[in-house]
Amino acid sequence: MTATLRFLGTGDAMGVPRVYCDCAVCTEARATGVNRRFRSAVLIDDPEAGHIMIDCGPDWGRMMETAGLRFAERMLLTHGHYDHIGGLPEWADACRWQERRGVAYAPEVTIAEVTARFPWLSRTIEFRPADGGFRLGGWNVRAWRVNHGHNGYAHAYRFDHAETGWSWAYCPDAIGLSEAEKAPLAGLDLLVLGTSFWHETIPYERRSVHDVVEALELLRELKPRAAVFTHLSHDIDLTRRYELPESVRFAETGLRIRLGDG
Ligand SMILES: O=c1ccn([C@@H]2O[C@H](COP(=O)(O)O)[C@@H](O)[C@H]2O)c(=O)[nH]1
Repeated sequence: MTATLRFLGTGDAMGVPRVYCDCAVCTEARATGVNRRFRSAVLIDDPEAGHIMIDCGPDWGRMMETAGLRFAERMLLTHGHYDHIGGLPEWADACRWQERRGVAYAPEVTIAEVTARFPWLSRTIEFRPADGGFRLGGWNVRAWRVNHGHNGYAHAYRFDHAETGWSWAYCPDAIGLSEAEKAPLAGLDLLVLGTSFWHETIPYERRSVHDVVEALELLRELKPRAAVFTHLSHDIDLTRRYELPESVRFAETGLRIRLGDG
C-alpha cells in the first residue's frame, strides 16, 4: 500500500478569511468556502508509520474535526512560529485526556523555543530531536534550516523511501534559499512549497515567504516531478483558473496525494 499526504490546512499565518478583510477572496471564503483555509498543516497516512502530522497551528482542533480525525500520535514541526505551533497546547490536552503520549519531532532549536513558550507540554508530549535525521516507517527523514527572511529561519523536511527511492519534501515557510539550502530539494518526485501571494510587492526586507513568481523560478531550477503550493494567503483565489505548469497546482483543504505514484 502507498502512503498518502493529506492537506489539512493550506493557509498563510492569518488563514483565510482574514478577520479584518472584506476582499473578494475573504468574502467568498465566508460565504461558500472554496477559499477557506486553516493554517498550513499536512497529514501523512503511512501503512507502516501510521498518522503523522506536519505542523500544529492554532486551527488544530477545527482541522481535526473537519478531517474527521480523532487523534494524532505523531507530529513533525518546521519551526516555532505561532501559525505552526499554536495548536500544541490543545493537542497536549487531547493527549492528556486520552492518557496517551504524543511524540513531536523537531530540530533542537525549535524544541527549545516550544518548551520555553509552553513549559507544561513535556508532561504529555515527548520531544525528539530531528537534527541528525530519523526513520518513520520506510521513510528516511531529514530536516534542515531554511531562510525565512524577515521572520528569521524555519526548517524543511525531506523524505526518501528506503525501498522505492520515492522522495518528497515539505518546505512551507521560506524565501530566497541559498545554494546549500536548495541542495536537499534536488531530485524530488514531489515538492510542497509555501507561496503566500502570487506576486508580493512589499519591500523584500519585510517579506518571509516565496511568492508564486519566485516559486516557479525555483521549480525551473530544482525540477521536481510535481509541486504543490501551500501556505496560501487571501491573494490566491481558487475559484479562478491560474496559468500554472501541468505538474504544479495549488493545495486545497482535503487534497490527497499518493506518495509513491508515477
Ligand atoms: O518571532 C516570531 C515571528 C513571527 N511569529 C509568527 O509567525 C507568523 C509569521 O508569518 P509568515 O508570514 O509565515 O512569516 C505570524 O503568525 C507571527 O505571529 C512568531 O510566532 N514568532
